[in-house]
Amino acid sequence: MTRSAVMADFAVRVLTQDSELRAAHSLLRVALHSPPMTDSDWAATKPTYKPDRFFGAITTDGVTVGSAYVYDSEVAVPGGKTVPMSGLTRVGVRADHRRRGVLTELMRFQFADARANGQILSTLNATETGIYGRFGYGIGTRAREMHLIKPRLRSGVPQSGRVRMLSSAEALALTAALYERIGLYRTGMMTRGRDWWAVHFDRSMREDEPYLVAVHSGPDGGDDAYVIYKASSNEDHVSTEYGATLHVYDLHGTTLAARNQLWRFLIEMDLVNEIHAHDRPVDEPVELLLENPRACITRNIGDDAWVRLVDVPAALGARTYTDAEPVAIAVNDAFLPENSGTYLVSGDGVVRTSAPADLTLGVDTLGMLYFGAWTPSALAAAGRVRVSDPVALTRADRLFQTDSIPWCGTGF
Ligand SMILES: CC(=O)SCCNC(=O)CCNC(=O)[C@H](O)C(C)(C)COP(=O)(O)OP(=O)(O)OC[C@H]1O[C@@H](n2cnc3c(N)ncnc32)[C@H](O)[C@@H]1OP(=O)(O)O
Repeated sequence: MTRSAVMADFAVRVLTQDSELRAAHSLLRVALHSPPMTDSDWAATKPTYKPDRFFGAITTDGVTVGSAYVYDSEVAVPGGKTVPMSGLTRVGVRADHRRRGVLTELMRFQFADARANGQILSTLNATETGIYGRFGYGIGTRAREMHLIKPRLRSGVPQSGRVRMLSSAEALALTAALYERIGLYRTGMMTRGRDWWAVHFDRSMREDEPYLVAVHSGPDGGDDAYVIYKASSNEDHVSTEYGATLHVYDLHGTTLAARNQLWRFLIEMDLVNEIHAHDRPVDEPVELLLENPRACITRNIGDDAWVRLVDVPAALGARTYTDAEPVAIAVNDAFLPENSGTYLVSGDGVVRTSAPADLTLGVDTLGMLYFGAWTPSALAAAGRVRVSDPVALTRADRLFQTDSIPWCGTGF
């Protein structure tokens, strides 16, 4: 691929020099209103950048005005296949260079990079919901934030296996490998590279308040689930009872039964008033574990991964469809026009067609349909799908139906 895309007074390219990486990282921190970076911050951060994955917009005077980083990953699509995906993150444009097309060029560059790497999907977590639709992203998975307030475990919940807490050194050595071994057990989940773990786990493990990690091993003795959490003590004692809040950052397991054992571990912990979990599947049945199910409060169901089909025919062809009569779907993609066209989708797969379209939608809306988070009917009722044949809309609901609610569950 081209390693630079020249615009009026800046060019986007892969960052390679230490000084460039540092400048882009500093810019990002300021863009996100974090405190300025110190030398020790940079020393800790620099190794978390994988070579060639940090892109910058540099002016002709050599000033860094934009940044974007990508995680090379794989994502589970409906039907069970895993496909190459690019996870876009650390997007920032210097405040004095905004609304001049810097992000637009970073986007062009990262899509070209993804295509060159065979990454047929791109996903991201958005700081604001108004930014990414124009670049072809839609809300492709959703997540639930829940608070458990004084939860009590139901007596009939089965118990199996054993939970053990890891030391920090064990957690650093074992957790990433365990995530990999557990695998992508739900549509929308993604693999995590070394660079992801470096930023989102390893650094915190070396700081003053490291994560706590507990692992479940099944009846056969093999590790099959883990939870990463922290406890914050309640400083504001109104009562004489001590009670901490547990913050759950990551909880995965090969089976629901194994994951439930970790919920049991958390719920039964002494001196805990509340458990807050920030990014969980919307249908995770934690309430079923409780004698007082109303103690599990959904604080928010919000956007999890924003999804963009970078290569529409390849991405449509990678997932499966429920058996139904074909539907001709016209896709408009203004940003990557080679994707625009009409696709005949059926239980047998997807082909381009010259037949008239039954449904017409933007590629951002296709990103909302792709993992099954939303139905074509719901999107049509919201004005996101133009319907030429109402019967085809019902068929499309069936075609795109998935057997589980998608969830990414990896923040980045
Ligand atoms: C995946 C992640 O990393 S999320 C992190 C995103 N980063 C941030 O939120 C940090 C703070 N914000 C920023 O750094 C910048 O404002 C950015 C990155 C959001 C936008 O960068 P810019 O270079 O200003 O964007 P650019 O000039 O290419 O704008 C392209 C279009 O998007 C629109 N746009 C840009 N930002 C926003 C926004 N926050 N809300 C709504 N529309 C926006 C522009 O108006 C423009 O529209 P137009 O094509 O109709 O004229």
